[in-house]
Amino acid sequence: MSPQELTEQIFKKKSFLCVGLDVDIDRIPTYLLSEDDPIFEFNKAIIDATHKFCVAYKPNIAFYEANGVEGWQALEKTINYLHHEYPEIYTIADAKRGDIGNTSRMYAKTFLQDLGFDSVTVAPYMGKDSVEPFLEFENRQAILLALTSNEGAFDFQTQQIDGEELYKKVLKTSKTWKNSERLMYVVGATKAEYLKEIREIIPENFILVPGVGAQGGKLEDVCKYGMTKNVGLLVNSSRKIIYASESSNFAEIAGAKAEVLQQQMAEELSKL
Ligand SMILES: O=C(O)c1cc(=O)[nH]c(=O)n1[C@@H]1O[C@H](COP(=O)(O)O)[C@@H](O)[C@H]1O
Repeated sequence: MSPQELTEQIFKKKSFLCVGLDVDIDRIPTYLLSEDDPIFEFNKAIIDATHKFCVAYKPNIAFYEANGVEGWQALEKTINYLHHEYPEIYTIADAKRGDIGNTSRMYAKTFLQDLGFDSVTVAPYMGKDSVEPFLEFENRQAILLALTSNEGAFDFQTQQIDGEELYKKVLKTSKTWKNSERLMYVVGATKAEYLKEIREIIPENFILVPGVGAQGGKLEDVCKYGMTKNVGLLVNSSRKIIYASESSNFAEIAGAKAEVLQQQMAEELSKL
């Protein structure tokens, strides 16, 4: 999907919500464990209940890999389900990959070609040749970690090098890479106030903002500092939506939680 098509979906659904599918087998309702594929059944129910209120889903690959072959199969079934039932939905493989070019090419093939995700999260640490293989696919994007939501972001990302913070160098340098128009960026909601300066460097690109909800980030602050006239934001929430209830009505409650966020987003969009 192109960023333009994603923007159209955002205005149509009055939502820039991304629901994170961080499915921990120990946290899903126990009655699902008797199903052949509990993780997929959980995802299917969550997707059916929340798709009206969001424009994107982000399975975090760690939660699938942790279940071996069965986890990987659940991931494949989930992305296929989204492609067939809700083709208008934007999909993000949250894999945080990046390696020497020859290896990155394999990661890019897996997520963007074989599984057919619209995008994949990528770490910038190994530089240009580790990221460019993810930018070779038309209508696919790489989402580069810029300033992450966790405490450890202050270890390196905000440290100054030659008078400039490392995350700003990442933003500026990445703009010089081949097919850089296919880049999106991650900025944590817990660091929303940084978005003001970040927008001066990347005025147009989409920014994926995780950390609203369980990590304490505020939607209003994210919009205040990060929203552009074309919105340019995807705000992710995972645990606060998918684990809002542990009983048999989990999907219904997840839908209600997603709707609350969607309503807040509709209000922010009405200010544009
Ligand atoms: O790339 C990410 O999505 C990501 C970057 C970041 O800086 N912080 C962050 O929390 N994430 C991911 O976003 C999701 C946040 O989940 P919740 O805190 O449950 O909403 C998890 O899948 C994290 O791995």
